[in-house]
Amino acid sequence: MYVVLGGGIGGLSVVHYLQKSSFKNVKLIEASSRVGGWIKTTKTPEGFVFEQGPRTVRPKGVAGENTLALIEDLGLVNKVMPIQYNHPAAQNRLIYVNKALHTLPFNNIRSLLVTQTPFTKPLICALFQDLKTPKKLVKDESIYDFVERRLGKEIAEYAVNPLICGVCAGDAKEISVKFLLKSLFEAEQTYGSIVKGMLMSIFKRKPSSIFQTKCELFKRAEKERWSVWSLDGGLELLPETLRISIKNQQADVLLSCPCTELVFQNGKAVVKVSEKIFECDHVISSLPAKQLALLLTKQHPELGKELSSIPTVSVVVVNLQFKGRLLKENAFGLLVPSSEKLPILGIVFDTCCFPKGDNTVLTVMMGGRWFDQFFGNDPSPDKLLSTAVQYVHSILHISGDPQAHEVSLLRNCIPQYVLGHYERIERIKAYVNEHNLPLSLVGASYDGVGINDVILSARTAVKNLIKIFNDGEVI
Ligand SMILES: Cc1cc2nc3c(=O)[nH]c(=O)nc-3n(C[C@H](O)[C@H](O)[C@H](O)COP(=O)(O)OP(=O)(O)OC[C@H]3O[C@@H](n4cnc5c(N)ncnc54)[C@H](O)[C@@H]3O)c2cc1C
Ligand SMILES: C=CC1=C(C)c2cc3[nH]c(cc4nc(cc5[nH]c(cc1n2)c(C)c5CCC(=O)O)C(CCC(=O)O)=C4C)c(C)c3C=C
Repeated sequence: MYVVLGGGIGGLSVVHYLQKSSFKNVKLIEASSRVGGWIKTTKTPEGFVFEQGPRTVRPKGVAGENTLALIEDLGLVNKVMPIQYNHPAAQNRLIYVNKALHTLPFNNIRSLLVTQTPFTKPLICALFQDLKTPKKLVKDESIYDFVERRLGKEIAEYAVNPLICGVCAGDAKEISVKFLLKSLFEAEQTYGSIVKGMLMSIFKRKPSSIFQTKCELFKRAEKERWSVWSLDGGLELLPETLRISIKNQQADVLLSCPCTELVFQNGKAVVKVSEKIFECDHVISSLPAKQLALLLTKQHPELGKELSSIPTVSVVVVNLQFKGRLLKENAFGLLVPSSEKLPILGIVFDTCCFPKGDNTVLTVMMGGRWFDQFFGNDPSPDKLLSTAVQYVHSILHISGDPQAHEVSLLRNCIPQYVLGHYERIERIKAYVNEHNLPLSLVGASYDGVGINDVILSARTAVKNLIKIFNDGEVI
């Protein structure tokens, strides 16, 4: 028997891939009363979709193709809502600097040649700086330092700093370039410059599809030039459909059952869940690393210490619906560089991507790496709501109260891949191997925070299990 810990998208995908490769005796253990983890959608009584966690998925690369293949497997193709590259939401990235909104100049070649505020030089100057800057051999560096050194302070401050807020709600001065922008890091280490590395990559063979034949939906995404996609009714449809699918194939799904201890003995794993104890051949954990650490630290303190050292940050998500079409800018949303020292990280313009009649739906995201500084220990929902509404008024000039709102405090929701993350993950994997622990690690804490990364990590873990047990069908 296999036990999968955690019913977020990682754990659900593991069960799906186990079943696909003919492992049928699977138990999924989830602490809360629902599946989906951070993927959570609510609907207002008037039918407005409020995403409390992720809202879009990228169709790019091997990981993007893998997720689209899963969507096909689950029969969700008709629910996919793509946003194409030429849509304003894909073209326009706004940042809020010096009390004004600015469009980031990365959407066409012409924009490289002109000076656009808040930048004081055309972007092309940054590319020349990169070509002139000598290569520096480093093991790792913060994304901010790397970009400042090679492309200049303005790109680090106005492009990379907000980008990191919009992917991990973190501080670019702490996040590892080797992990989050691996291709740019390797471009310098191998070719001496980002520009040269990018040019070389045009001639390099792209990684081929992991499928024998390309998935149809991926082919459509390429042909129609999708930038991102979502699901009609909200992204929670994905974990919910997975839950139904795995249950139909006889997986034992235990909800409201937090695992409290994990012990390894005689090549087996003993999983404690409330009063019950399950012995199994292998455990696949999709829990956040800190949660897993709590379960095994008594027996494996060294592993527990490494796992609990992966930092996380908390994000406040405030969904708002206003009557009327109130947005002047047509864009995915706006991001706020941390140098602005505001409690908000950014605002997503939901109804710009997916219009909803004569209404405006926005999502304000706040806190992240700066949560404690701005909100302290236990902020009240009223304070969080009024802060969000205040910035919607001052930045977007939308006055009046929202007709509907939802405030969610997502504690420790996003892991931070800080300097040294790569080496820490290597140490964790080595420990598991050297001690022959029947344990696989899946989920956002390790090899990528995006939904695509998490689903691919699930598939990879199952593929590796097939190798270990020399059993099951190849997926
Ligand atoms: C605000 C926000 C916006 C995001 N936006 C995007 C986006 O636009 N696009 C994108 O691709 N990604 C986005 N992400 C990232 C993505 O949503 C997550 O990385 C992904 O959902 C993580 O999935 P997971 O299965 O690894 O973990 P989780 O979702 O954390 O699932 C882990 C599960 O384990 C359970 N659990 C914990 N402890 C125990 C225990 N002791 N016993 C049993 N169960 C336990 C939890 O209840 C949870 O259900 C966003 C994330 C956040 C927070
Ligand atoms: C423009 C506004 C955005 C805000 C505000 C924002 C907040 C936010 N995002 C995450 C986590 C992720 N976002 C991801 C993708 C993504 N985010 C935005 C914009 C905002 N995010 C866009 C346009 C996209 C699409 C991808 C892109 O074009 O860059 C992802 C997935 C990344 C991947 O590798 O696929 C994650 C993860 C958090 C935690 C957050 C909170 C402030």
